[in-house]
This record gives sequence, C-alpha cells and structure tokens, in this order.
Amino acid sequence: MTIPAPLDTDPVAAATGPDSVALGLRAVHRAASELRRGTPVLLRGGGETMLVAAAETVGAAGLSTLAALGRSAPVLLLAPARAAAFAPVVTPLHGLRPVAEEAAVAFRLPPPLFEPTALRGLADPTAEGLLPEGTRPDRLAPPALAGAALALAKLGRLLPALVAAPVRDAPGLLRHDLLSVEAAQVLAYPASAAASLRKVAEAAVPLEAAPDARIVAFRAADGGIEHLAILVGRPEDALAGGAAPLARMHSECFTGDLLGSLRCDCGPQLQGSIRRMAAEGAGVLIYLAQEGRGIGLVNKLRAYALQDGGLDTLDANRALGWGADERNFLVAATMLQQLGIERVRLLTNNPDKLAALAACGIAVEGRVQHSFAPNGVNDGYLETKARRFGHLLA
Ligand SMILES: Nc1nc2c(ncn2[C@@H]2O[C@H](COP(=O)(O)OP(=O)(O)OP(=O)(O)O)[C@@H](O)[C@H]2O)c(=O)[nH]1
Ligand SMILES: [Zn+2]
Repeated sequence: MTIPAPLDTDPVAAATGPDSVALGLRAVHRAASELRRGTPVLLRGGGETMLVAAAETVGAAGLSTLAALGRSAPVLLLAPARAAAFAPVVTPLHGLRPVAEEAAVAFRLPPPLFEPTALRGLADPTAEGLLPEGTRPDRLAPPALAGAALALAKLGRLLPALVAAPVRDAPGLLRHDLLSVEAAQVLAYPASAAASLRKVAEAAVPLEAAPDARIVAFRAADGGIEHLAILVGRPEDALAGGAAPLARMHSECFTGDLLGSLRCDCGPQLQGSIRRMAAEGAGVLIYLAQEGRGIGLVNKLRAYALQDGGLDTLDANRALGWGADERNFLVAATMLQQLGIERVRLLTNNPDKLAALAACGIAVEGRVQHSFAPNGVNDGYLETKARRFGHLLA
C-alpha cells in the first residue's frame, strides 16, 4: 500500500499551484465529457451559476433538470455565425447588439423548440427537417457566462450550441449530483493543457521511407488524447550555426492520412514530409490530435456535407458555429521545446503556422514549400486555402 502525500494546506498555494492547474484541467475535461453524454453541468464565474447542456446531445431528462432548476426559462445559446441563420447579422434588434459582435447569441425557446429533436435542428445545419414548420426562435440578450459555455462545448468537440438557465447556487443543488466547472478554468484550458504536456513513451518505429524513425508520445494532465512526435534521424542534434532542422506541424486527418481521401492534401503532405526529412537525414513531424483544423472528425464530416451543398471549407466551419481554424499551436511548440528543438525550418504553406510557432518561442529560421498538385477532387479546397487563408503558393 502506498501512503498518500500530505495535502497542501496553504490555501493560496492550493489555488494557484500546479495542482490547481491539474484540477482545473480535470474539471473541464469531465464537464466536456458530461456534455457529450447529454448531461447538464454547472458553469460558475463572476458570482453567477448557470446550468448548461449541449443542444445536440441533451435528452428529455436533461431538459427536465434545466426546467426544474432554472431561475428563469432555459434559453438557447449559439455561436454568432450559426445564429445568423435565425437572426439578421447586422441589424440591431430591440436594442440588442448586432449578432456579429456578440461572443454568443441567445434565443428564447418556446415549447415546440424546447425538445431534443428540435434542439438538434437548431444546433446543426446539416440535420435537415428537425425544426417544427414555421417556428423560429426570438433573440434575447445573452446571459453571463454564455461565451464560456460555447467554449466548453467546443472543447468537447460538440457543436457550439447549448441550452442554458441561470440557477440559484443553493446547498440543495448538491442533491442533483451535477458536475461543476469554473468559466475561468474553461478559458484557461487550451494553454494549461499545452503547458502540462509530458513525454510518456518513446520507441523506434522504422518507416518505409525513414528506417531510423522514432515516435515520442506526449500526454497532457487532463487525460485527453495524446499528441505524437515522429523523429527522423536526430533533429535535436542539429549543430548551432548550421541549418535548423526540418519540422512539420501536421494536424491529424483520419480521412486523408489513413484512408487516402482525395478531398484534401493531407496524405501526400504527411508522406512527403517524412520522405523529405529522410532525404535530408533529419527532421521532426509533430502529429497533432487536432483533427479537422481542431473541430474534430464528426464536425469535419458535417463541414464536408455543407461543402457538398456549395459552401467552401472556411464558410462551412463558420456555418456550424466554429471558427475557420480552431487549432492551438502552443501544443507543438511545447513538444519541440521538450525535445530540445528550439529552431526549425518549417514545411508549410500556411503563414499562420509560421507566426503561431514563432509567437510561442520557437525560432522559425525558414519556410520550406510543401504543396502537391491538385488531384481533380481537392482543386477547390486548395484554391480556397490560397485565396481565403492566404496560403503561399511558392
Ligand atoms: N474543418 C475542416 N478541416 C479540414 C478540411 N479539410 C481538411 N481539414 C483538416 O485540416 C487539417 C490539415 O491542415 P494542415 O495540412 O495541417 O495545415 P494547413 O493549414 O493546410 O497548412 P499546411 O502546413 O500548408 O499543410 C487536418 O486536421 C484536416 O483534417 C475541411 O474541409 N474542413
Ligand atoms: Zn485532410
């Protein structure tokens, strides 16, 4: 039996120390998982407490809890870009700020809409025919904590659409066995998770194109999915004064990397970067668990469905309520630093990746073009990346 270490009894250290960061990460991870299961959670901050549930997963039981505990009728919270489907984007309504300026937009939920199927229809533009005919929600001023609520749903890779009701933070709430999370913990999560990354495994994995490859796995203190570094040769031993090692930040793409999907250029970019590193003798590929530019595979499939209806890759993300690019490259910078790689030449066409990595303290000493010819299916996707994301063509 192991004897537990004594608890830190200094309240200031307990509130600000590394343990409190780990506790915050855990609280957010648990709360996001609860939303994925359709269970409401309590969100606290600034003296307010709000009960929230994800619109795409909540069921009748969750809605009853919201209705029973809410101080007022539960409302719908949507990201502004999704809310624009129901409310004018630029016209102020009843003294409300224009939708485009809000962190979140709130809507009243009359009885036909306060129901799981209709809520899924409100959350998801690809879920056809779920809204009762002729019923559209009315806008309201968003409650406190609305922005943090949307952020929590996104961390759970759920559509940023929630049902929310302010509640009285009375002792009776404890009886309901609801998980609770602080808004500040939600907002700090991406940076705290990246800072908490630690190496947890390393092994040689000879690859067809790079027989001397190694894989190092990194895990964050939240217990979430791991990120990987694929090392070809010994990029960490690049000589000071010589060329910086080749590096690539590659965001996971199940469809392109594993299945060879023709919709994107990820498969050729992944294989091409390993071949190129092998040809140079060294390099590092940071394989980020940030599928779909950080929106997750399910939402990427929804975005594909919207693209088949005519939207491009950027507008499809926005129509779902997500930003165009939700990735956090602090994860990659932290991994590079822990590998002892402080300077790189980055294989990319994306100027945002160069800026993001440099802002996180890695010396980006050059960019190496990483484009592949269109394949007849991904032509529009590549054209959109150049025209709307500013991807460099040469
Ligand atoms: N949301 C969304 N994600 C996509 C789409 N097509 C590909 N992706 C994702 O985009 C990511 C690939 O981007 P990267 O190749 O890392 O980066 P990039 O921004 O294209 O920049 P490069 O370094 O030049 O390749 C993967 O996570 C893919 O799953 C799409 O239509 N919608
Ligand atoms: Zn892809």
